[in-house]
Amino acid sequence: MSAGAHGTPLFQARGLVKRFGGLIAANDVSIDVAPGEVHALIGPNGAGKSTLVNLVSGLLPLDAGSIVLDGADITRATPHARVRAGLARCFQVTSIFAGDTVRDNLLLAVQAHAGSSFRFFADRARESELAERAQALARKVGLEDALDRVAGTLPHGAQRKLDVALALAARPKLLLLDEPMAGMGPEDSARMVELVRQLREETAILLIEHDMDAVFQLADRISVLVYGTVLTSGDAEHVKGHPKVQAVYLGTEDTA
Ligand SMILES: Nc1ncnc2c1ncn2[C@@H]1O[C@H](COP(=O)(O)OP(=O)(O)OP(=O)(O)O)[C@@H](O)[C@H]1O
Repeated sequence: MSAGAHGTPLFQARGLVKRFGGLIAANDVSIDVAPGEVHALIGPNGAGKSTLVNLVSGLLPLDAGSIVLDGADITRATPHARVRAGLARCFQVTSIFAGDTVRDNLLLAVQAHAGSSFRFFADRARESELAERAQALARKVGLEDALDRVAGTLPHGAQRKLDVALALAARPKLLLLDEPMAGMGPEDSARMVELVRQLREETAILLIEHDMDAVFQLADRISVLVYGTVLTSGDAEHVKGHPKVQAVYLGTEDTA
């Protein structure tokens, strides 16, 4: 599959540059995601993946470059404005209120994103609609049996799923998944792979992930970042077979 096989990009980052003093953490990085595509970003430690995630989600200001989502220029938009424009990010469970139940976490999230669409509903109708949305999100990520559990007492894998559900509450066009498998055992990882596979039906995904098996299973396209530069982009076969990738990255990983 060629890079252009997915048609017009939904998300387009062009020529992103970020310097920290004399260090260039993002050096003219261009990356796009087509509708329905899972585009994975991999690279060795210090390659600039976190920097890129922070540039895309608006937590770090750019030195140069542009970012367009679904035709809207969000280059200078605040993180909140980016979420409103359709870009949601998973924050590695830091967005979870650990002392609240799964249900209350989800209710808060759907409420926050309900916006003006509920203006004309009576209070009770609004409440039941929100409760239904919260329940639907729990179902989507496989947490329907945990709705009344206190979020902080859930196992790690379930907390990651809740984190994904909280991001989905924003009904994103592009979901930024920052190491969703981090700290997971093989069973939880396999479940997360399944979940991400289902999610692609409703949102495009930019996936940053260290777990190579997961990346190779999920990604339509993989971009390899090295020293703040995209070394190459292509499907799993292309990336696995690229001599420079093997030298700088895959050679140190178990890719069997
Ligand atoms: N706030 C900062 N100030 C100065 N240097 C930084 C800052 N953030 C990142 N860097 C540097 O920028 C480079 C890219 O770091 P970044 O964390 O983006 O890489 P990464 O690919 O996410 O690494 P890892 O896989 O280890 O998380 C590194 O050399 C890092 O030391």
